[in-house]
Parts: sequence; C-alpha cells; structure tokens
Amino acid sequence: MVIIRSAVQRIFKGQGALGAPPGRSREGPGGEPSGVSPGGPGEGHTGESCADPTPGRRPPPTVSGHRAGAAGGLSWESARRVAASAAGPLPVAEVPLRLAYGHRLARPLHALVPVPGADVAAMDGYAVAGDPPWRVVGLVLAGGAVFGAALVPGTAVEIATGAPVPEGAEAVLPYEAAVRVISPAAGRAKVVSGVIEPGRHIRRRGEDCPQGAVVLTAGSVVTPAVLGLAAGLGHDTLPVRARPVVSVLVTGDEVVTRGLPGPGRVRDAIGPMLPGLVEWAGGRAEEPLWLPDGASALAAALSGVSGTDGGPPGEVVVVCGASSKGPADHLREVLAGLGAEILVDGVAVRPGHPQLLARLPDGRLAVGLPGNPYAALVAALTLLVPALRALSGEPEIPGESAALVVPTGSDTPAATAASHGPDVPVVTVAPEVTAAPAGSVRPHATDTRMVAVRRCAQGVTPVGHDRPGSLWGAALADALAVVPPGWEGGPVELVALPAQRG
Ligand SMILES: Nc1nc2c(c(=O)[nH]1)N[C@H]1C(S)=C(S)[C@@H](COP(=O)(O)OP(=O)(O)OC[C@H]3O[C@@H](n4cnc5c(N)ncnc54)[C@H](O)[C@@H]3O)O[C@H]1N2
Ligand code: MOO
Repeated sequence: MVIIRSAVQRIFKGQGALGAPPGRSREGPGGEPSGVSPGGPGEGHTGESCADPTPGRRPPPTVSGHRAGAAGGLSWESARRVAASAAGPLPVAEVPLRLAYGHRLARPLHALVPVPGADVAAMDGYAVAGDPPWRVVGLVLAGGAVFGAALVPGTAVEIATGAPVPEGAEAVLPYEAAVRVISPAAGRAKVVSGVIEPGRHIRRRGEDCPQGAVVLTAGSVVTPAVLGLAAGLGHDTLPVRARPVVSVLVTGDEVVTRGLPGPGRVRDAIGPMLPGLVEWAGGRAEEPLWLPDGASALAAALSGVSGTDGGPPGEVVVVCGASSKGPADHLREVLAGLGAEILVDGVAVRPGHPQLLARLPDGRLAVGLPGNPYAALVAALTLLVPALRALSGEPEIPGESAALVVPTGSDTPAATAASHGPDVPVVTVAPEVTAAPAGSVRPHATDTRMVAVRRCAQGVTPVGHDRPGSLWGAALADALAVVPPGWEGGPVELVALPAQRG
C-alpha cells in the first residue's frame, strides 16, 4: 500500500477529500434543532438530550421536514445524508497490480495490446498451407524464432500452441489428426497429411480482445480475474481509488480484549466487529488502540499525528464508548477542546442515539460510536459506512424495502406489552411466521428504530435479541429494518449488513 498511503499522506498536506469538498459547506451539515425533549420508553435509561450544542459552538442549522427525536439529534435519514456528504472520494492512486486487489478501478480499463497479439496456433501440430500432403519445412515454438518466410501451398511448419503461425498458413492440423506420409516421393523429407477445415485451430490477432477495447468500466472491483486480465492486456499498474484508513480507539476501563471478562469487566465486542464493516464499506481499519477512561488519554490519541499503527493518521478515527453523558464520557468535551467541528451530535435512532460525527482540525472525520455493541453497529451503519463509501468512491447500496412481518404466538401483542409495559405500542402483522426466531417490533414515538431482521417468504421478520448491548440479533440477521417513528405497519427500508458467505 506504499503508493496509496503516500497518496493519502499528500491529502493531509494540503488538498484532500476531507477538507470541505468543493460545493460542500464546512459550516456543518444542516440538521434538525437539537432541543431537549422528554425521552420515550427508550432502552432502559433516561431520554436526556444527546444533542446539546457543544459549548461555544452554534447549533447546526435546521433541516426542514426532519424533526428531532425524543433524545434530540438529527433524524436518522438526515444523519446518513450528512455523513455521506462529509467527504469526497480520495484521489486516484496508480498502484502495482499486486497492491490493487480489492480496490475499485478509478478509470476504465483498456486493452493496451490485442489478445492474442498475433495469429497463433491453438493446438500443437502443423500449420499448413494449401492441400495435403504437406512437406514440413520448419519448427516454430512459442517464444522462439518467428518463421520468417511465407508458407507456400503444400508446405507446413511444425508448431507449438501459442506460437505465431507463418504467413500463408491456413489451419493448424493437430498431431492427433496428422498422418505421416511415407513414399518414394517424400524421400527423406517429413511429409504429413490429414483432413482439416480452413481456419481451424488458429486464434486470430485481437480475436479475444481487440487493442483499445474498453474491457471494464470505472468502479469495477479489482478481483483476481481482473488482475490477470489487466496483466494480459499489458498493464503493470492500475488506477484505483485509495481506500480510506480508519483508526480505532476503544475506550473504557471495564473493557478487556481477551479471555473471560471478570467481575465488572466486559469483552471488547466493537473492536473485532469494525474491520469487516470498514472493509465492506471500502476502507481499511487499523488495529484498535484501547484507552482507559479519561479525557487526557482520549485527547492525546485523537490529536496524535500518527495512526494507531504508527503510520499516517488515516482519514477517519472511530471512538468507541465515551459518547454519552456519564462521568467517564469525555468525547464531546475532548472534541470541543481540540476545536473539532461537530457535524452530527446525536441521532434520533434507537439504539445508537448518542452517536456523533465531527471534523477534526486536520481534516480527519471522527465518528463516535456508543459503547453498547448493537448501538455501535447501528451508529456505524448510520455515520461510518456512508462516510467511508463517500471517501472510497463506493456506490451507494441501492435502497430496498420489504414487508415487515411480525410473528404471532409467543410474541403476541399481549405478551409483548406485558414485557414492555402496557403503554408501549406493539404492531403485529399477520400472517404469522414460524420458521424464524421470534422477535417483536416496538416502534418508537419519535425516533427511528433499527430492528434486526431475517428474510422470509413474505418479506422480513424480526429475529429478536437486538437489545442495545447484544449483537446476537445482528449476528442472526440479514439486514436491519428501519422502522420509522410511530410505524403502524407497511413496508420498511432495509439497511444491508455485510453479506454472509454461503
Ligand atoms: N444519562 C444518560 N445516560 C445514558 C444515555 C443518555 O442519553 N443519558 N444514553 C445511553 C445510551 S443509549 C448508550 S448507548 C450509552 C452510551 O454510552 P457510551 O458511549 O458513553 O459508552 P459507555 O458508557 O462506555 O458504555 C455503555 C455500555 O457499553 C459497554 N461497552 C463499552 N464499550 C464496549 C465495548 N468496546 N465492547 C462491549 N461493550 C462495551 C459498557 O460496559 C456499558 O455497559 O449510554 C447510555 N447512558
Ligand atoms: O442504548 Mo443506546 O440507544 O445507543 O444503546
């Protein structure tokens, strides 16, 4: 990645996709008023606003038509749009083939040479001219000397697959179809005969791919086959979009990184989740740096001039935890101290509302993910993935909607209301689904709710197990359903999850 990283480094020396892109305001994304409003029946905590403007900063401008949720912050849709427009694509880097795998082509791929480069034999045998029998007048091997003269009718050259056929050759007679002619007329000369249609077993110059042909469009993913194709067409390097590099800071005194968590400890579930998510969105995540609670450690890590692997700092830094209002949650205070520009401060989505997006003074984007792991996944899909797709020039994932089918039976409205309290609206839509694990849908009065769902015959159905602290539901899910505030049934938007293999 040497070339890519140096291209990336150049970004920080002046231009760069992360500064305000042309036509994009650095004045903030626009968004709903971030007022405080009473919390709904949330995730077992208060609904205090997460979107109070950072002291000394003006609140983001209002986006009409997108109200703030119970805990304040932008609507989920607006937050995604802000993230998607917070950066433009990184510059194009010309990288050696061996480093291009997995990137997207920044320009169309042309054939620099025709394939094959000449009229060549497609079989081992004899290149023949005219009618049989043929007197063999030479031997041509692939990579060997070219047969200089034109073949005259009644002659042939012994030829290897891939070797250029001499001028005048009309077909290649495979060894298997050749008959040695022994006759007084042949004398000591090698003479062969056989039956072959004109043109057989000769691959014509440019027949597979003519010179100059556009074989792939810009945006194509560089797969193993693309690398082989590009090499065959004469390329040593490929123009690719640099992939954004994401450094990861995981905060929390209670967080441990291996083994069984002891009393009061919790295993880091976000660090292991991020690399695949980042790669799926077109970026590359560095090894996380685990930080204790405390403003100074966070400030030092965020203002560091190198990435967590000691290299350049990358384009995006993700901070896990410290996003809320507790005594150990210093992210907002640290960002304010560093002079960061807050682009999104809280999102009206459950779970995940304390998430945030900011631009650091050096141009990097900072994404704050809540500590609760499912909330962190929701936040990453809301802010991190769209920002990375924009930086890497990845096309937006096409929107999809589906009927959200809520199972009945054990998860009847009565049962669900009993577990959540009588005032919680529960929407149950027939017909019942029995093949998938049961889950319920509890639309929020003012916030979008992200529900882990699995595909079923009728659409999608909740898998359950998607409380903020649990990734169990997401691990079972095919997608997250975007359940709008006050949803009363009907199709819902789906947010894709990195595809499962098989
Ligand atoms: N007074 C308020 N308290 C809270 C609010 C609020 O609006 N007002 N929001 C709640 C919500 S929603 C969330 S989500 C959390 C977010 O808190 P933080 O981002 O500050 O994260 P922590 O407090 O550090 O941790 C929350 C929870 O997650 C566990 N955790 C933390 N990091 C990890 C990790 N890497 N892997 C697994 N689990 C992790 C941590 O132990 C806590 O249990 O704030 C609520 N509070
Ligand atoms: O509980 Mo919080 O909504 O982000 O998990």
